[in-house]
Amino acid sequence: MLNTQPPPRRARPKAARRPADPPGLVARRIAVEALAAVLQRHAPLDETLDHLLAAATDLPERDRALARAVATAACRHLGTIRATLAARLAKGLPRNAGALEAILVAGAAQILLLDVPDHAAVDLSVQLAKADARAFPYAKLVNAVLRRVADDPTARAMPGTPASAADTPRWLYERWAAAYGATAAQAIAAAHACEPAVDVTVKADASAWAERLGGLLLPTGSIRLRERRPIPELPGYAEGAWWVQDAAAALPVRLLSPRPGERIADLCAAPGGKTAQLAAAAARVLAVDRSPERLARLEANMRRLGLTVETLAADLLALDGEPFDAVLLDAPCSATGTIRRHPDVAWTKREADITALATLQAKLLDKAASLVRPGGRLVYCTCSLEPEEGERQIESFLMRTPAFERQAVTAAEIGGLAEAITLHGELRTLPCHLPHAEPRLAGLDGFFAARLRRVW
Ligand SMILES: C[S@@+](CC[C@H](N)C(=O)[O-])C[C@H]1O[C@@H](n2cnc3c(N)ncnc32)[C@H](O)[C@@H]1O
Repeated sequence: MLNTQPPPRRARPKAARRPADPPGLVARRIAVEALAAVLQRHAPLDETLDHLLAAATDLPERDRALARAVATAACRHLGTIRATLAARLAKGLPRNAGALEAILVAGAAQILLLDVPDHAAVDLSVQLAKADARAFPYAKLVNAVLRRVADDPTARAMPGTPASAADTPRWLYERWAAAYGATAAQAIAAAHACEPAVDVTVKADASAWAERLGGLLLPTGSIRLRERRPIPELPGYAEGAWWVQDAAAALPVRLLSPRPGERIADLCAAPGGKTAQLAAAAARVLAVDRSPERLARLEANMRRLGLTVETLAADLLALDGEPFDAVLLDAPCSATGTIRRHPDVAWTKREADITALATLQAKLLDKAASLVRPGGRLVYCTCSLEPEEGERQIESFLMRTPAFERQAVTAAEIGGLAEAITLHGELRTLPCHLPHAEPRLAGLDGFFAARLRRVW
């Protein structure tokens, strides 16, 4: 156990006077800044990293990858890393210590989870503490705590204990246990322990592309890539034959079953994974999104894929006009179903966010329903594991909107994944579904989708 009393304040941080940063420091600094944003401001990790890395124009690709790897591993195993550090901090973490927690967590993540030399992880963490005015008094503490982590074989036993709930905030874990049972909650937490392989959706010829990409053709029709190569280098990317999309995220459009020539509105469309599926099925698509920046990404994606859609930057709540044959509402949500791919979500979301999002989703759903023609279809979906954003949303919608009825999903439509169909015939995928002997190749994002029909 180490004492966390700050030593007396001394001179200004030394790092500011260095003529040049030592190798690897900038990558660690970016990882720590991104992690501090997650821990202190609940900022999304990927966006923060994108922003920081865009500013570091001359940073080599290897260091960019390292910054991402450190911050992501730290978020994925934050609960366990915090416990490991707490066991070595006699008085807990000092308050008002700037980026100290992020520095310690990033340092421990490097030692415990990544293939970097311990001395580099420790020394560079100490330098980052010295460069942070508030963490500066604790530089010696950083050195001592991280050395203890590095030298202690029991701390090193941490990785490889995937079935742990320790890396899930308690409130989330309890919610999943209440919704899906204790065994499923444990399996969901275990599925989050491993970074999953990338899935792609193809325009056509899934089995030929699976072979060309050396991927696994999933029963749902998506391809799971075995290789870890930069996406733009893979065959078919430049020619627009496929796009990256989690296998579960590809299911809502399969449920909508778009037909050639149908007028379909994709109401929360960007960055366009589902829009591309609709357009590839030759539907006439209106892609709506409130965010012009995200819609610009959607347009760029459609250009690469050679797909044509109409786009509209607008708040869906203000939308009006001729009703559509079919409507897809992929509503903004807490995204707790995507923790495998975005482990920061577990730490940036609060229970109050779920309540606020559920209120917004109900309004969006009412509006989406008003845009469906009689006899038309509506698919509502979210990438959340929280029933308020899924099952309960549809339950209350149907009670207040008798013009709609559920159209049950069948296992045959989703590659025989019968365990992903609820008693009401809705889709509910869990991260522990679709098991595979190799953990990287197992699992799905947690998605909810309901298919509704407007009866009159
Ligand atoms: C879950 S994401 C959509 C992902 C997208 N469907 C896909 O498959 O790539 C939700 C989107 O809803 C948009 N959004 C949120 N509120 C909205 C509103 N009131 N009107 C229109 N778009 C909205 C967000 O900008 C965000 O792009």
